[in-house]
Amino acid sequence: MKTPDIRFPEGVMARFGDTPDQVASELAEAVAGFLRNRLTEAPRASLVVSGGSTPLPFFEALSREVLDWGRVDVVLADERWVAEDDSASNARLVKSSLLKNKASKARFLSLKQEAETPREGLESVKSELAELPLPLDVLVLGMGNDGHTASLFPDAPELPVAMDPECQDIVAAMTPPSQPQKRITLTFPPLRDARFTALHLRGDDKLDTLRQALSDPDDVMAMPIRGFLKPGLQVFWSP
Ligand SMILES: O=C(O)[C@H](O)[C@@H](O)[C@H](O)[C@H](O)COP(=O)(O)O
Repeated sequence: MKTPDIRFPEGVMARFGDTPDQVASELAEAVAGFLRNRLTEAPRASLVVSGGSTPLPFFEALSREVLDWGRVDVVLADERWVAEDDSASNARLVKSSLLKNKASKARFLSLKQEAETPREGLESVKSELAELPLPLDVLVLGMGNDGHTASLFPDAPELPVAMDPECQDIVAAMTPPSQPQKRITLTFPPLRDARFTALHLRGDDKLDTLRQALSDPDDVMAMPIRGFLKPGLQVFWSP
């Protein structure tokens, strides 16, 4: 495959694969390797993943990796505020495609709570995440073509608070008009500080969006993904 024409900042590593399955397997191996290593140093490890359509083959491949999953906490980077039986639920996606096979032993910490809205549910989500050690260990982000990542949407009125590098809250309720559901998201600081961060993308449209993000890296509010395009990031892309 011809390597895509895109220039990343110093320290950002890119892996371009021929097929989604090849990239998904490479990402699963990299994530599993980091988790195994982390578990030699700490009693537990955290794995933060994103929803959407891109991660599916990655989740399937990761679910088959051999590691001490009983000591891994799986958390979503964001969630749509819908019941778990709703097809839009990221928890439903993760439970059906990742938390099975070897990974069935992992502990899942849910961002979706009983409250009617994410704002009303924030305190119970914070309680659910209270025992999650920071910094996060592994973070796998996706990206929308508006430059959002997790549920850090450019059109969300709450974005200035959630993207604030000094934000004191680990989670935020988001109400982006562009989205059919209210959202809850991890905020910028815990996502920024993850020990291992991968950006998992598929399709030429996502490369074009990334080029646009790279063209004006400081305007984070216009394209929140810009806050993550820094040394240490590993980009995994396939056509
Ligand atoms: O809940 C979500 O939808 C995700 O967390 C979101 O940030 C996703 O990663 C991007 O929207 C890309 O989604 P696709 O992989 O479907 O393009």
